[in-house]
Parts: sequence; C-alpha cells; structure tokens
Amino acid sequence: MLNGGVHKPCEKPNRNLSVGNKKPWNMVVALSPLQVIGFPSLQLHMSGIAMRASQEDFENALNQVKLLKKDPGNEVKLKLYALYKQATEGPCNMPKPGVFDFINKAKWDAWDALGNLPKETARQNYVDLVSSLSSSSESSNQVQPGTDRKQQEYENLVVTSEDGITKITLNRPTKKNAINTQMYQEIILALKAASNDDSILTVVTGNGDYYCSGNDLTNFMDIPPGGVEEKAKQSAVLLRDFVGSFIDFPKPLIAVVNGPAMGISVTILGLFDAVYASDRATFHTPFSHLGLTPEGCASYTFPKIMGPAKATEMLIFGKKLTAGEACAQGLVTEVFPDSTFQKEVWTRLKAYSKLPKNAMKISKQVIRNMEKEKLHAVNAEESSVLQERCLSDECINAAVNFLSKRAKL
Ligand SMILES: CCCC/C=C\CC(=O)SCCNC(=O)CCNC(=O)[C@H](O)C(C)(C)COP(=O)(O)OP(=O)(O)OC[C@H]1O[C@@H](n2cnc3c(N)ncnc32)[C@H](O)[C@@H]1OP(=O)(O)O
Repeated sequence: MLNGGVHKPCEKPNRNLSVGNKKPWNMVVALSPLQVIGFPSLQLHMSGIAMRASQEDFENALNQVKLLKKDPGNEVKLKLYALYKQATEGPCNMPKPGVFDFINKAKWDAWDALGNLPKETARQNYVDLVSSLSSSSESSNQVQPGTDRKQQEYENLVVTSEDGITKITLNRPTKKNAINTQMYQEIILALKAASNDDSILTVVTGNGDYYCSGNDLTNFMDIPPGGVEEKAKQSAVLLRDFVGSFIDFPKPLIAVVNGPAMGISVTILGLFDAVYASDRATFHTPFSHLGLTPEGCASYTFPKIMGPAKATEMLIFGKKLTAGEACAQGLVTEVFPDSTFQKEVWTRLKAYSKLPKNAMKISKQVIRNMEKEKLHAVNAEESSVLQERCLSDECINAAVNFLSKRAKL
C-alpha cells in the first residue's frame, strides 16, 4: 500500500455565477414539483385502476419528470401539476386567482377540475403519465454484461457497461464535477437503473482532474416562489433521496477516486463497498468552513470506520486527508500511483466481475442489511439538520464568499 501524494490546492480565483445549462422549460419544471404545471382529464382513463402506485413510485416519477428530454408542452405540464397537487394536498380549496393572473388561474382550473379524485388515484395517474412520457428513453436502460454500451443519455453523467461492470462517470469536468440539482437526480436514476440491470459491479468515478468537488454551491441560487425556506426543504428532500439510493443499493458498489474529492462525494464513500484511490486524490469535508454539518451518513459511518477522534478532525475541523492517510484510516481500500491507477484498478475490477454474481450480491446484503434501518434514520436526521443550516448566516455568507470569488476551500 502506498502513501498518498501531497496534493497542492490550486489558488486560481476564477468563478462566475452560472447556474448550469438547464433547458429553459426545465427551469420551470425541474426546480420543484410545486412548480410543475399539469392538467385534469387524465383521470378518465386512469382512475379506478386496481394497481396503486407506492410513495416510492411517486417520488421516482417526480424525479423522472425533471429529466424528460423534450418539453412535454403546457397542456401536459398542467396535467402533471394538477395531479401532483391532488396527490399531495387533496381537492383544491384555494381561492380562485384573479382573471388576469393567467398562469395561476390555469393551474387552479386544472387542479379544481379534478374534483374529489382520491389522492391515491391522483398519485397513480401521475406515475402513469410520467411513465408514458418517458417510456421510450427508459426502454434503453437494460445493461447486458459483456457489452460496452452507452446507457440512457444524461446531461451530467456518462453511464456505460462493459464486462458486467456498470460505470457511472460524473461528467462536469469544467466544474470539478460539482453536483448540481439535476446531477443529484441523475445519479439517483442511474443507481436505480444499475440496481435493475444485469451488471455485476457498479463503479462511480469522475471525468477530468477531480473526482468531485461536492455540492454545487450555485444550487442555493435557484430560489423557488416559496422562498428560501421552500428551497431548503427541497434540498433536504433531494439530499435524503440521494443518500438513500446509496444506502439501498443492492450490488457491490465501488468508488474509483481519480482525483480530489470534497464534501458529499467524500461522506458517501462510507456507503461504498470498496474505494480505490489515485495517490493524487485528497479527501476534504470542509463543512464547518461552509456553515454546514455532515451528511451522507458520515456522522455515523466515519466514527465507526476511523474512530471518533479522527472523524472529528475531518467532519468538524475540515482536515483534508491525503489518499495515504484516508487509506490508513480505513476510508480507502487501496491507493495506486496515479500513473498506473486506471490500468491497475480496471484490471482488478474486471477480475472481480468474473466472481459468482449472486454470491457477491448476497454477501453485500448480509454485510450491509443489518445497518440499513439505522443508516436511513441517520440520513433523515442529517438532512433535517442541514435544512436548518442552509438558512443560517454562516452558510449563506460562505456561499456568497465563494460565489463572489472571495473564498476557495
Ligand atoms: C442541502 C445541502 C446539501 C449539502 C451537501 C453537501 C455539502 C458539500 O458537498 S460541502 C463541499 C462543497 N464544495 C466546495 O465548497 C468546493 C468549492 N470549490 C472550491 O473550493 C474550488 O473550486 C476547488 C478547490 C474545488 C477547485 O479550485 P481550482 O482548481 O482553483 O478550480 P476553480 O475554483 O477555478 O474551479 C473550476 C470551476 O469549477 C467551479 N466549481 C468548483 N467546485 C464547485 C462547487 N462545489 N460548486 C460550484 N462550482 C464549483 C468553479 O466555480 C469554477 O467555475 P468557473 O469560475 O465558472 O470556471
């Protein structure tokens, strides 16, 4: 095992306030389910169906709708809006907007037209509508082992499959693979697809010089009409779902950490089954510097992995670890010289992928399942604490400092 090389942080002060390359209609649809516009008549062919969508199906549909490649048009968006409101709040009992308040009136009309449609039916109809909108792209999600096939197109990820290994590559190299709102949703979907495909191992890695610089600090800039409280609530829900998809991932999950890792990309490593790192990688969780608190279940997994004293240095004091240090503390499985990193790691992973598939999958579940309930509880608590922290002066000042190029971590 090698000692990690010392990574010298760059000091180039260069940023802008861009919020990423969302499609214009996505800006309306993607930010919040509450902003999705929808329409009434769908109940006609979908109501009364015996099959009921679970809350999880509904939440998946909420994520999927944000990833539709084509704008479904205002009529469909009105349908989605009305069904969402009916499914979550029941019949419309809001005051009718004024006649010149065109958009809100159209939304109100669509919701009101659903009358007393039961919440469960509205939820089912919502799921069915989203499924009909995205069915064509979903059908390309199955992965065959032994083929090198590009998966569903994502805006911020590249997902491929080869030799029974599904590889999810974080693909925003010009932003150091910072995770924006859409990328969180895409990772949730990619993990869901990988858990259902025929692959044996799933790998997460980064494109470019960074593995990932953590949460995209511009995420906090998309403030919905509900204001910053609503934004904090949405972020906490997204965070909980994101981390939850790692907790529940059923197959061996491996991180190939090709460069520096920060924030949430470090904390979730405690939920991976193996972590291979280049000696150029560093591991940095500057939560206190950002007025934030730990997430990704690290408040539980890190003290367990490295002991409370070492976990405190990382999670409270923001100590950056070299790959060698992270390996010595049990967060990293093995460190490789950067020059041979890819070759050595992929040779090893290809060998592992030839081991009996079911034995590996079941072993992972035996190792992890006992902890699942605890991890979900920790995740819920961390997300709820962060919902408050996002609104703190400490956090807002840190984000403003970064975005106005006054600070770098
Ligand atoms: C509900 C709340 C959930 C909270 C969840 C998670 C918490 C975390 O993940 S905390 C960690 C957050 N991450 C950071 O604070 C990192 C901030 N970035 C930096 O300090 C530096 O950019 C970094 C050290 C990563 C790299 O420095 P340089 O090598 O000098 O590169 P640049 O700074 O020029 O970066 C290039 C380009 O990328 C943009 N960038 C990088 N990281 C982020 C980020 N996390 N969020 C948004 N943007 C990021 C950077 O702004 C540059 O953009 P341009 O100026 O447009 O080129």
